[in-house]
Amino acid sequence: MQKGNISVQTENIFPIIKKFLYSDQEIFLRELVSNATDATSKLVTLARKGEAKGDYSDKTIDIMIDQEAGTLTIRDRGIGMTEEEVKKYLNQVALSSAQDFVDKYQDDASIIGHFGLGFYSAFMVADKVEVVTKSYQDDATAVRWICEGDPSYEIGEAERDMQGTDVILHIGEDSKQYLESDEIEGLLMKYCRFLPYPIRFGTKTETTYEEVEEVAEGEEAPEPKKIETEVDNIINNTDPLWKKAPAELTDEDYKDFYRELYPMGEPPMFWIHLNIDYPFHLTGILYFPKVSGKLELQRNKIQLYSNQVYVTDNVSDIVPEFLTLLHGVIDSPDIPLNVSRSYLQADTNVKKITGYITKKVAEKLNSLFKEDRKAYEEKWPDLGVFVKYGMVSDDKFYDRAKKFALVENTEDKFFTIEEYRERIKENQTDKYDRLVAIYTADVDRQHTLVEAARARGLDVLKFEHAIDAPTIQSLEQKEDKMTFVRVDSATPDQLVQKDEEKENLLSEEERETVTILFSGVVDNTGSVEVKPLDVQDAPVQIVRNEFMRRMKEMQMMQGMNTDMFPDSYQVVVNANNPLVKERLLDVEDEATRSENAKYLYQLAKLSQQMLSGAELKAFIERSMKMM
Ligand SMILES: Nc1ncnc2c1ncn2[C@@H]1O[C@H](COP(=O)(O)OP(=O)(O)OP(=O)(O)O)[C@@H](O)[C@H]1O
Repeated sequence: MQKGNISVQTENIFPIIKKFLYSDQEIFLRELVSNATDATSKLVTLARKGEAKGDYSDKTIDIMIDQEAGTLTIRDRGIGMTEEEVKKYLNQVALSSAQDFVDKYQDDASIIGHFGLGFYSAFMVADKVEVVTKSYQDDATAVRWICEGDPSYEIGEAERDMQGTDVILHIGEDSKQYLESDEIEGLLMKYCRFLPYPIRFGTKTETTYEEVEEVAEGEEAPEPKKIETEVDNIINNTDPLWKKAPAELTDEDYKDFYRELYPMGEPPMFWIHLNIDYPFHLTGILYFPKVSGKLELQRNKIQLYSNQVYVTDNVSDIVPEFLTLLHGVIDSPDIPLNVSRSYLQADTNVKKITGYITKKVAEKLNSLFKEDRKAYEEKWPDLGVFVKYGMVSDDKFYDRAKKFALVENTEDKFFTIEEYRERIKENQTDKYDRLVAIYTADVDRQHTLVEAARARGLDVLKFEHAIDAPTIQSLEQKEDKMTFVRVDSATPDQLVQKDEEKENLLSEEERETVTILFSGVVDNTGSVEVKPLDVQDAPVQIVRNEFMRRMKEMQMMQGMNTDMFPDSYQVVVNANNPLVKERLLDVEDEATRSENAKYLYQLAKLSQQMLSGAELKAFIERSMKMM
C-alpha cells in the first residue's frame, strides 16, 4: 500500500462535513447511489459507441449491509477507476467539490438537503471509507483506496473480477442506524425509487400458491400449497411513467402511477404530462387532485427529481406558488440545485421553467374547457380553487384563465366572466355605469336575501370558498367597471343603485317617530334608517356595508384584533310596509309599540340567523303567546 496526503489546506474539511451536515446526514446514500448510477451510465454510453467491449448486461447496483463488519457497501458495475483516476477523482475532484460546498454553504444549512456534496458526504456517517474499484479498460487492475476521514489516504492493489466500484462505508459510532435494513430500505425508497438501473437491496421472500388439481365432485379440495421463493429485492421502478412518451400511455397508466406515488390518495381529476427539450430539459407529470370540501390544502406533494434522483418535495422556488397545490413529479437536470435560494429565484432557467409550467397548466385547462364544457363544469368545485388561486397570485395566469374561469350562480348555472357580464348587463348596470355582480357567501344562510334579490330579477352568484374574497378583489381590479356586492350589503332595491326615487308613504314626522322607536330597541351596534322600499319587502332589514365588512374580514384574515371593528350593521325600516303603520304608528300603547318594534327587529335578525341564546328563547316564547 502507498500512503499519501490529500491536500494540506483541507485539514478541516472532515469535521466540518460531519458537523454541518448532521441534520441531513441521510443524503450520503443518495449521493453515493447517484455516483454509482453515473458510473453505470458512462459505461453504457461507451459500450454503445463501441469503446467498451464486454458483457455489461447486468447493471444492477447493490446496497449491502454487513452487521458484523459494521459496513454498508454500495456496489456498481459501472465504468470503474484506474489508480490514476482514483487519485485524480477521489483525492482531487471529489475533494475540491466538497471543499467548495463547505465554503459556500456552511452558513446556509437550510438548503443542504437539496443537493449533495458528492463522494465526501460518505464521511458524514463513516469513520473510514474504502473504495475497491476496477476500470472497464482491458488491462485494468483493481485498486483499493482507504481514507479514515483525515487528509491521509492509502492506495494499493486489490482483488476484483468485475469492472465497477465498491464503496465500503465503515459506519461510525454515531450513525449506527445506517446498519439497520429498515432504515436503509426507507432511504432507498425515498431517494432512489425511480433511478434508471435496478437497485438491489438483498432478497425478499415471495409467496405463491401451487395450482390445485381438480377434484371429483363431493371431495374436498386440498389446501393449496404455499411456495416461498427468495427473489432479488429490487427497490426501484427503473422506467417511471414521466420518462415515457405520452402517446403510449393510457389513463389507467397515469392513475396507476398516481397510486404508486400516493398510495393513500384519492384518484386525481386529471393530469398534465410535461415534456420539454429546449431551452431546458424538463419532464414530469402534474396531477390535479380532488380538493373540494377540504379546508386544509396539501402542499409539498410535488416531488422534484434530477435525472430520476429524488431531490426534494419543496418545489416552491420552481413551481409558481398556486401550483404547489398540485401533485406529481418534475424531473429536470437543468434546475441548478447546488446554488443558494436567492440565486435560484433569479436564475433565468428557473424563471423559464416556472413560466412554462404555468403556460402548460393554462393550456390544459383551456382544452378541457373547450372539449367538454359539461365535464369541466362538473369538475369546477375542485378546479376552481386552483384557477382562482392562480388568478389571484399570478397576473399572467389571470389573463390566460379569463377564458376558462367560471362563476356559478344560485341556479347552479356556470358562466365565463365574459358571458356573465353579458347576462347582467341589462339589469344590473347602476347609475354610475358599473356592472354590479351580486353574490352570496352562503346560499343556505342567506336564503331569504338571495330570494329577495332574485324576486327583483337580479342574478346572484355563489362565492362560498375562502379563496373567493381575494378572487373578487382581483376581478374588481382587472375587470372594467365591474363591482361585487354581497347580497346582505344593502336592501334588495339598493343592491344595484339606480336614480329612481320611491314614494314614501310616511310623513316626515312619522318617520321620525319610527326612528326613535327603533333606536330604543336595536342593539348598540346598529344604526337605524327609515326608507321607502317596496310594499312587499320585509318591514325591517339588516344590512352590512360591503366596504366595512371587507375591511373587517381582511383584518380577521391577518389575525388582527377585530374589537375595533365590531359586527356593525344598519337596520333599515321599510316605511312602505303596511305593518309599520298598523303595528307601530297606529298603536296607542307605548309598551306594545315598543314590543312590536322589537319583534319586527328580531324577525329581521332571525332571517339572518343572528338570534341566539336568551334572545332566541324570549322570541320563541313571545311567538307562542301570539298563537
Ligand atoms: N462509483 C463510482 N464509479 C466511478 N467513478 C466514481 C464513482 N464515484 C465517484 N466517482 C468519480 O469521482 C468523481 C467525484 O465524485 P463526486 O461525487 O464527489 O462528484 P461528482 O459526482 O462529480 O459531482 P456531484 O457533486 O454531483 O456528486 C466523479 O466525478 C467520478 O469521476
